[in-house]
Amino acid sequence: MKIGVLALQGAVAEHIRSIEAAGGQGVAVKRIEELQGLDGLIIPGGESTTIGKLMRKYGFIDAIREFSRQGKPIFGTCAGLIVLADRIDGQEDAHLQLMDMKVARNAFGRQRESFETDLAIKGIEEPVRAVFIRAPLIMEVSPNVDVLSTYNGEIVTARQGHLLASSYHPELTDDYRLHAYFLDMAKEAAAAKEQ
Ligand SMILES: NC(=O)CC[C@H](N)C(=O)O
Repeated sequence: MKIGVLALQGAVAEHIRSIEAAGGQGVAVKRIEELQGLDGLIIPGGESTTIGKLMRKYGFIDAIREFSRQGKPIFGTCAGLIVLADRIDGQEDAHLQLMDMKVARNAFGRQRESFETDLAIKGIEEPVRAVFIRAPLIMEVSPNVDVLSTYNGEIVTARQGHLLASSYHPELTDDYRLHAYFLDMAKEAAAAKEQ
């Protein structure tokens, strides 16, 4: 499976490393033409306002919406989760608006700006190591969104069909199982296309 990592800003190399460790091929995506031939796309963490601006500037909003319409999996981590959301708390404009959920930015408070924890995730056997950095959380989801994990009662991992989102950075640890989970989503989507 060939997985692109949107390389406008943020943690790109780490995602490529994790995808390769999980048995896929990872490539950096800087131009919309590079979405061609991908089996899935990761939108990394960073700063969502900056990523959103650059996406608009380089035509990625329409291009990624089209990618999603084709049923190709997309995984947003941290700022990438914010970029996928339909609504952002306290902000007029959201970005891709692909996932039916409302998110809050920088939701874990100043004193807990960053922390690590082991998270139980639906569909993955043992808890997964997760790094939270000025992380967002998911405040509300529509019934078509599946909650895969919570932290202190707050939703931090969610899936809506071919779309996956995490509040935290799975790429900053040596635990590749969430990337392996995403690769499985890409394999399923590719197999469904062939039928
Ligand atoms: N680590 C991250 O991706 C932080 C996200 C950032 N706080 C934002 O709102 O965009």
